[in-house]
Amino acid sequence: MKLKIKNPATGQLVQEVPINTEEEIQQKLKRGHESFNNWFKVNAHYRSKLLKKWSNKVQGAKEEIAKTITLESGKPIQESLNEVDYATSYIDWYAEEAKRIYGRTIPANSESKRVIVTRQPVGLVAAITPWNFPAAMMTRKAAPALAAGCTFIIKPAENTPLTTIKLVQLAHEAGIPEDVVQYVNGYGNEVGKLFTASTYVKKITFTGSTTVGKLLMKDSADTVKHISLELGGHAPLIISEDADIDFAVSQTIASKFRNAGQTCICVNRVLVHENIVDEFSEKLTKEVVKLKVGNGLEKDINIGPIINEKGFDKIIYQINDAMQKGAEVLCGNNYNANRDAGCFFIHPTVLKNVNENMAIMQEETFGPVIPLTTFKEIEEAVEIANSTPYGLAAYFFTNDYRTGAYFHENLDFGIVSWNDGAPSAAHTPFGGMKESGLGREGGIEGIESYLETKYLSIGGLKK
Ligand SMILES: NC(=O)c1ccc[n+]([C@@H]2O[C@H](COP(=O)([O-])OP(=O)(O)OC[C@H]3O[C@@H](n4cnc5c(N)ncnc54)[C@H](O)[C@@H]3O)[C@@H](O)[C@H]2O)c1
Ligand SMILES: O=C[C@H](O)CS(=O)(=O)O
Repeated sequence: MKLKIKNPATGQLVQEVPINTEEEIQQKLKRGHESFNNWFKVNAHYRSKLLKKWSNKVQGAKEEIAKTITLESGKPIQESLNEVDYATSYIDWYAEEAKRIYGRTIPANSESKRVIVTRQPVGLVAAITPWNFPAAMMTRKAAPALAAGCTFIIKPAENTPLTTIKLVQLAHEAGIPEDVVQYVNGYGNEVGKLFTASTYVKKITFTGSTTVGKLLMKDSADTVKHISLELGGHAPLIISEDADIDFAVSQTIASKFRNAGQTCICVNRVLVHENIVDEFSEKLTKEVVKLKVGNGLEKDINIGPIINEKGFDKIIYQINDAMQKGAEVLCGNNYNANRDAGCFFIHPTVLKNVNENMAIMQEETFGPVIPLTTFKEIEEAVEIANSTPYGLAAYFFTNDYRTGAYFHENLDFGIVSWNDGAPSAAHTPFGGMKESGLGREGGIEGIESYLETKYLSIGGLKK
């Protein structure tokens, strides 16, 4: 059996990839477990050096990797080039953090005792990643795992395995042992069961939909595995009456239309103060219609294809549902669908007069659609923003520090972005609250979940 990797912009076959058998996967899990005993004894400074070599190898293949990302995911080539840099920024960050895994001593309650706290890697980590950032979602997990001294095995998304395969190959070329970082290919529900059932696997790290995250969390309970979940989002963006409207327009577009709106932290709901909604929607629409839709391999394309038919149908449903319930289309709502070839393009769409009864305000869109709704008081805006099960990213635009402080303290989201449409970076603790996930990736927090804490109590010392 093989996976057929197709270009979502053209439907053309890019490459076929063998699906691993259960026996092959079990063998890899065993090897990943057994190699842990040697890898975690490698000193942190040497692990750091190997990670830096890996980063340099990836940067050396930047153009090739970026083209692979675009061919299998559809995202515009410039975004793919940016993703390679984003991916290596995690390797670079954790190459340094490898050398800063500190323990501590604790004053004992007796002269004859000493207490020492140490940290050690959890063991073999199994990762499952999504299609939309095939490079960065892999390194955001592999880099801290390897830096901590864990061994690592990953199953990439069925439609975008090629980038991960290349990154693992480059890790081996950099000198990271083959059994220390491995990949398998297959269908999520099948491989996921093998990962969660295996006693070799000490931690599951998953990035993807909330639905799948809940399944993995349940199945990991049987062997009490460590688990990190980076799940779905439904980001609100609040524009206060005092906001710089032109700046807010530019930042809304920067967040919303990245990867054709197919990122977990894309703005999904825009809440505009009622006194400025007409000016904001007019200026926003004027800029949105300038965005070019097409094959991401072509230069100057801003919006690539929707990844698959399921994603396309969900977006179109949300637009139609909103229109039937009274939304006004300011631009877009036209699309090209070739169901036989599996190619789907949606032109960037702006909807006005949106209300809470519409599906687009309740469910993650994962597409190039901006629904505009209004508010009068900031308390009302926060109530709307917090009203879904998601808590990943929230954005707000204001130049009033009291309003900003209120939003920061009252928005229930792991990432709260003030006058900034692009908050993601390797040095930040990325992650969600509520049903958007567990744990953080990036920053000093991102390596914690790959470490156990142990303390040594020494007694019987001479007084
Ligand atoms: N929070 C984040 O950092 C983040 C980042 C990217 C994407 N996402 C979320 O991911 C979703 C889109 O990505 P997607 O379509 O690839 O998500 P998905 O959950 O459908 O698939 C993600 C991965 O899970 C695997 N999978 C599918 N069913 C599985 C199962 N039953 N058991 C185990 N694994 C299974 C898939 O093969 C794939 O590798 C969106 O909801 C988006 O918000 C979140
Ligand atoms: O889609 C989810 C990614 O985590 C978004 S980002 O690249 O980290 O901003």
